[in-house]
Amino acid sequence: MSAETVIFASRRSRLARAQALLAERAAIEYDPSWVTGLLWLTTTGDRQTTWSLEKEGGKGLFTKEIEDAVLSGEADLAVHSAKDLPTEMPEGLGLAAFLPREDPRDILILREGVTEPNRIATSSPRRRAQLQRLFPKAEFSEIRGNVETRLQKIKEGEAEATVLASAGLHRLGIRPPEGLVFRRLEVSEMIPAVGQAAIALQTRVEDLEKFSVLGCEKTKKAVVCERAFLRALGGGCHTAFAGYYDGTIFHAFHEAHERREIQVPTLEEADLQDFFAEEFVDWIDQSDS
Ligand SMILES: NCc1[nH]cc(CCC(=O)O)c1CC(=O)O
Repeated sequence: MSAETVIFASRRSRLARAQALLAERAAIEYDPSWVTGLLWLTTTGDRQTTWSLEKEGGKGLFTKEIEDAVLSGEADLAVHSAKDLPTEMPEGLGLAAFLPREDPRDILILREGVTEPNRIATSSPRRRAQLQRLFPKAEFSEIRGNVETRLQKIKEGEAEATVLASAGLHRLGIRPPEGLVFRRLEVSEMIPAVGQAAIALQTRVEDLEKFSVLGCEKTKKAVVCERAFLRALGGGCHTAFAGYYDGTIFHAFHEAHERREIQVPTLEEADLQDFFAEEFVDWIDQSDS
């Protein structure tokens, strides 16, 4: 590890998690003094809290500023939520490692007393499409803002429920506030987003090897597999896609085709995309039309 490493993240909570995990490893394998700078900066996606991600959102909304800092040499290592990372990476950057994945499931946040929500606020097409199957009568509205703001909006009755990732709530140390109930959604009810709950460490290609040793292999295999699926299907954040590899079974969801569970025979990065393209050829054909 080089003597001077500057780390950037878009959220303090992610940075804190990365810092803690890296320090744990550093204690065993490295001299922790290698990190000379820990910074966080706000990305366009974090700032434009009133934008509809569906209408105005573009690829890399939560990652671009940080990627630029690494490319320019201002930072050496970027800490991203794997879920926010587009499958296409800017030239010169790569993913060196993933931190151990946290709980990948989503949490349904309900106003106290509500069991079958009829008005659900979520801006995620993936969540909306899957919730529609769980609650056929529900109507949907968009919601933006940071986690606290969203919880407050549900408390105030803007909707009866919303959904947030367990990992994000956990990193922020948020417990159910008074008046709200948290209900964990099992994978059988709500398939997580590609990369959900995993933190990706991104760096310049020439430094990939240097930082690769920091990562969790099991998480890397799962997320590489999920991203190959996303690439094969060509989906962005506007399509209701979900893909989650639990180490044995790949769980997939597509709005036009509902759910599918398959065994993944190979975890070789080079073969995965072909495998998914072949396996899901019907899905691709239909989503093209
Ligand atoms: N930009 C939204 C975003 N990106 C990553 C997470 C969740 C935490 C994670 O998957 O690491 C969230 C919030 C949410 O979906 O509830």
